[in-house]
Amino acid sequence: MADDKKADDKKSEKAAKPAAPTGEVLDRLYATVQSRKGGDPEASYTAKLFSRGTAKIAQKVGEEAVETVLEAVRGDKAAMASESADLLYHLMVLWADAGLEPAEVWDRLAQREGISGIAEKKARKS
Ligand SMILES: N=c1c2ncn([C@@H]3O[C@H](COP(=O)(O)OP(=O)(O)OP(=O)(O)O)[C@@H](O)[C@H]3O)c2ncn1[C@@H]1O[C@H](COP(=O)(O)O)[C@@H](O)[C@H]1O
Repeated sequence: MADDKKADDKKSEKAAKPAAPTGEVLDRLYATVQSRKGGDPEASYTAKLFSRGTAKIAQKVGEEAVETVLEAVRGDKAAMASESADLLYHLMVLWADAGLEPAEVWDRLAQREGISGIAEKKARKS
């Protein structure tokens, strides 16, 4: 029974995948990450990360960020894409661990659309 459910979950994760991935992949990834909470650390890397706690998850985000910027400086675009994916995945785990929904971050980004970063910084100073 439990195995049937797992197989169904895997099928629906795959079925939702569009031909050409877009940013929506992040929402699906977050849902998958959430579903691993309280899961078996032997069967799921995400469940293992949750079981290791906030400090370990935060450390992984830091490591993946450093690996991403190192590839950027080296100029290896393919490696940078892989490291960026690792970074976004671990960031999603950090958000889920903190109870932060991606929609809150998408909202912040949407609010900033059309506002120059330079103008915003000047407004902060005055
Ligand atoms: N996107 C990812 C993803 N990106 C990277 N990783 C894993 O992140 C790990 C990073 O490896 P590292 O060597 O840096 O880390 P480590 O050796 O495990 O950790 P430490 O040595 O630092 O303790 C690898 O095991 C990668 O497989 C990911 N694991 C899972 N996902 C997604 O999460 C879903 C659920 O995965 P599970 O939770 O494993 O079922 C998957 O279907 C994917 O969509």
